[in-house]
Amino acid sequence: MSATVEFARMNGLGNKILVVDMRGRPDKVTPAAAVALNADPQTEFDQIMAIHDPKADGTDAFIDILNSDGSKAQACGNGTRCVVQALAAETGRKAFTFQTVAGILNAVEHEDGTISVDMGRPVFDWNRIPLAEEFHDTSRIELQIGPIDNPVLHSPSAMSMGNPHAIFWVDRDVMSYDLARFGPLLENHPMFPERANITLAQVTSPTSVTTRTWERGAGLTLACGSAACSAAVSAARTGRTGRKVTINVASAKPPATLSIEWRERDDHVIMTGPAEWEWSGSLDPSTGLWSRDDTQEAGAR
Ligand SMILES: N[C@H](CCC[C@H](N)C(=O)O)C(=O)O
Repeated sequence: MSATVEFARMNGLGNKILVVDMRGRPDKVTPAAAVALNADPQTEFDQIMAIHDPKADGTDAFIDILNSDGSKAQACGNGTRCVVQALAAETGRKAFTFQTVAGILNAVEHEDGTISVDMGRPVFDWNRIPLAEEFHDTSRIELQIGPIDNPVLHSPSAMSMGNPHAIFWVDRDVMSYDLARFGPLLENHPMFPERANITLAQVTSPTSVTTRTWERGAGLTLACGSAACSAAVSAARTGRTGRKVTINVASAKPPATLSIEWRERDDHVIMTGPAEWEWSGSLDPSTGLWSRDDTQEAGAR
């Protein structure tokens, strides 16, 4: 077995993704390789999407998702669009079915190059998000940060989109909050036994919402697809918008949007947006040593 595999550096609205081709091999991208790749400015990433051979009938691939701290994620919306674009370019096919630890995902590339991913049904049960305390209504849980009588952030919606999310609704610009300071405290709050992705969301029109996310295991990112899905669901669930919204991902440069529909007929959340290839190379999935295809320059180590 060769020591190296092909990978592509891609992004989904600025969310930094490495798509790694692990097909035909029994091994996995190791947490040590993830940490080493993230430590290099040229390969630093938010998620690795490792494409493995399918494990279940009717699926095209099993996708293993790693955060930049080496931890596993169950879902990654922006990364899934990147995988679709990579496999569509390779095979000419337009529709794919993937398996992740969180279940089955269907995705399709449209004529205009945008990609829709069926992210499945949101989960609201407190013990399946999971939360540490029982809440009958997770659309607004008791949790706050800042002074007790004047909290900076409070009463988030909690849910799982395959991975755990907390959505804090705010009424001023999401960029005006010190998310780099509050993010880690909330990600690791005892309320979230498996930690959580933390999103600030502001309704900007009856059909649009702006979000900014601190990701579990990755920190401040330019965009987070599953958080955008969670914000859309939370907005509809709390009567702030209808079930179809545009999410402006505040940190994306240039500013960018995702279309999210929480479908009435089956409760599934459909996310539509772009993916972008940047460059390709090969890497050693056990150490993270890499080289770039076009120049064959060795990585920093
Ligand atoms: N960037 C991803 C989400 C990563 C989630 C991950 N940080 C976790 O759940 O641990 C997205 O586009 O959906």
